[in-house]
Amino acid sequence: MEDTLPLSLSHVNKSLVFTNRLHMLLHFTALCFLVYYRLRFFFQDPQTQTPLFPWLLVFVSEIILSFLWILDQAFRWHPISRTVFPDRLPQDDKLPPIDVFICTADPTKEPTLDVMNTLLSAMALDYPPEKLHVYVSDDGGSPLTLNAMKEAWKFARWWLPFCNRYRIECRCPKAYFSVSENDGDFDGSTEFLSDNKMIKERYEAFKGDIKRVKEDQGNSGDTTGIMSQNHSPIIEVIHEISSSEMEQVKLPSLVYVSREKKPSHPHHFKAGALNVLYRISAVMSNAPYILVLDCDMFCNAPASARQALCFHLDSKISPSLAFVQFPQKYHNISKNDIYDSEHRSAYKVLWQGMDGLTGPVLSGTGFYLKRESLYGNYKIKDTDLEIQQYVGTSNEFIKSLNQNCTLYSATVGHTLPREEILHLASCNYEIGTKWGKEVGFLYGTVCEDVHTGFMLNCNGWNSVLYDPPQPQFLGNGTTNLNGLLVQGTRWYAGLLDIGLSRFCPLICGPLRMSLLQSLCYAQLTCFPLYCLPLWCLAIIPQLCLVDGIPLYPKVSDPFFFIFLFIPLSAFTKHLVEVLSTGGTFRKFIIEQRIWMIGSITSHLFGCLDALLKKFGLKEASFLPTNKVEDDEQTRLYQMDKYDFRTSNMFLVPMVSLLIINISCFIGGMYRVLSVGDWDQMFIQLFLPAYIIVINYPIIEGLVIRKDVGRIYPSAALVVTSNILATIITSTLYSLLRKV
Ligand SMILES: O=c1ccn([C@@H]2O[C@H](COP(=O)(O)OP(=O)(O)O[C@H]3O[C@H](CO)[C@@H](O)[C@H](O)[C@H]3O)[C@@H](O)[C@H]2O)c(=O)[nH]1
Ligand SMILES: [Mn+2]
Repeated sequence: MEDTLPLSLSHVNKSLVFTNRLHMLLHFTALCFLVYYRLRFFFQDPQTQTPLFPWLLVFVSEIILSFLWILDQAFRWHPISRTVFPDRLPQDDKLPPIDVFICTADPTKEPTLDVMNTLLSAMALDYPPEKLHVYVSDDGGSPLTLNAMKEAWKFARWWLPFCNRYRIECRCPKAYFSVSENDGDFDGSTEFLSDNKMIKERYEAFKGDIKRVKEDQGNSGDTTGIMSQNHSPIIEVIHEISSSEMEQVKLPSLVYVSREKKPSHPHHFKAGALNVLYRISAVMSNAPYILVLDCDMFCNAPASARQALCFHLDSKISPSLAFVQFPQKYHNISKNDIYDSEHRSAYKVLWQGMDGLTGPVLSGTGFYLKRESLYGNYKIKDTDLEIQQYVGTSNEFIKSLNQNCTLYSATVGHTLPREEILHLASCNYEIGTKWGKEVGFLYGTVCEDVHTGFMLNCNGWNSVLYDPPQPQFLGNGTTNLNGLLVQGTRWYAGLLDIGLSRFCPLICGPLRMSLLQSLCYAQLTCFPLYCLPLWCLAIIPQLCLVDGIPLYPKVSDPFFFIFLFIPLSAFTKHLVEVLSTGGTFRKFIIEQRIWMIGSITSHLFGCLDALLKKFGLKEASFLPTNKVEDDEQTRLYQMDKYDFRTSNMFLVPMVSLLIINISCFIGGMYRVLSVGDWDQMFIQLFLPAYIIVINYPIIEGLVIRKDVGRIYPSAALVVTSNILATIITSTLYSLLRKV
């Protein structure tokens, strides 16, 4: 029976595929006409009025936008969705072990209680506990995390049986207790009510314990910041504390790992942390599958392990399957989500599109990875020396490579020499090996996830996206402007890093994977380049409007239709996608705005960071996002009010460009009214008007709002924005007619 029934099915939405392709055809045809129109300029009578310089800038911007649009179409070529049948999985005793990796880096930005909640939710996955091994990497090297884990372990002894007995769906205690009414089959039964009360009290006590641990730490003068950059490896298996209070409960094993840190030694951020867990877990439990979680992404439902195995154990899919990715979803998203923190497009459109090709990109968290897939091609190494140069000198680790470990793997805590484990977590272990280059998570960019996923694809591995009706993982979305732009700058720097490296998807992609799949990766790594056309189109047509230089066809010109059709077609497609993925018209406007704000700020700074790094002028940095809840920030976000408390570095470009657009619009309107060439200047009038309307909240924040989140018109901001606007306008204005 099990042999005949599939564990999973994939579905193609034929009408979506058809409309997508039809849209591509129409839009592409229009783009060809646009290029023809622009090129015709060069063969025109040299006496024509329009100067070359602005024309060329606008044309180049249009070319870049068209190029990015073409890359974007690969995602829309063949989107699919999937269903799984976990009931058809083998019996529990035949299921493979799973290792869970959780990364945390900084207890001040990543509240310990939240990390423990993630940990507890992972321990409580619906999976045989003896087959689950949870490893926590603490880059903060903080005793607070270690001690909190010991408390979490004690609480888990109550929490896990409670979840199992009452078949609790949400097994993250914090999320469970934050919902006042718990809907379950047992709701109302007196037994459940008393147990629920008991577990709630225990959770409160657990919270108190963590608070106490934190205070103790504070009193003992712990200097986490300095410590975290310089310490020897700390590895501890959290042991069973024998207690007569309750019957022996089977719990997944729990291991604390804080790798060695030296200030002089590059530690490669999250990728480095994951690689240490990779090695430690290989010699301890060596499960064939690994679930990777960020510390802020808890398991919202316990079913993900079995769902993922529906792909990993499917003999048709599994030989080339590297990982099953669940979409990132967030628990703190408001109705209108004014920052597009949920990244709707990525997780509801793009990933589905890649899933229909070779598979979604690795997204950092919420994925079940096949351990073997990140070992590179160690199998073709013949001699011991070759293997040692590949994966390092640990004999135990090398043994683990060959161990055909699918069932009853070694249990944590077996008699492994401690030296060996510490060696695997030391700074020197990777020196002279292929870790980070061919083995494990790859180094060289702060977007280790995209890079690693891309190389897996290059090496012939596939991936699968599974987006179940009930979100299996929920993270902490960045719901403030500063966080969003800082995170964006990091991502775009990391993505462009990959684009500028020898792994550029456009060059090494098509040789090693399908063309469409490499276009998808190219789109991701070229995404930061949006800053170029957006900066240009926010300035040049506007200045030309004031100066009376036409850059677009007249309303009466047949080509006007092309320039009308292209934005209309792009906006309509975007709007339809927003509406069909559960969004509203308002969400569409918000996404347009965030795209503009992001492009002129974080994309730009990301590109600059990547370039500076390329020329060795700057080192990569990975500032973890702040996960501490800020009530004021949350209040503003929930009220759909932007929180503009961010650095001037981000505010100045936004404000300067708005100043340029508003003044050019007014000046241009005045000129058009007096000269009467409105049909010639129609598009150039429309553009600043659109930019102003979409970005109205910035104007509101600057001149109307009085609350804390407004743009505080400090002298520095006002002066710098005006100076920047003046420099841009005067320099470009003088160049407009010269060339
Ligand atoms: O030196 C470091 C830095 C970060 N982290 C951990 O990495 C995770 C992700 O960091 P976060 O600050 O939450 O960054 P985000 O921008 O939210 O992360 C997204 O982007 C990252 C790539 O930039 C991916 O690694 C993540 O999975 C993805 O969720 C967290 O658990 C951190 O504790 C480390 O372990 N060591
Ligand atoms: Mn995060």
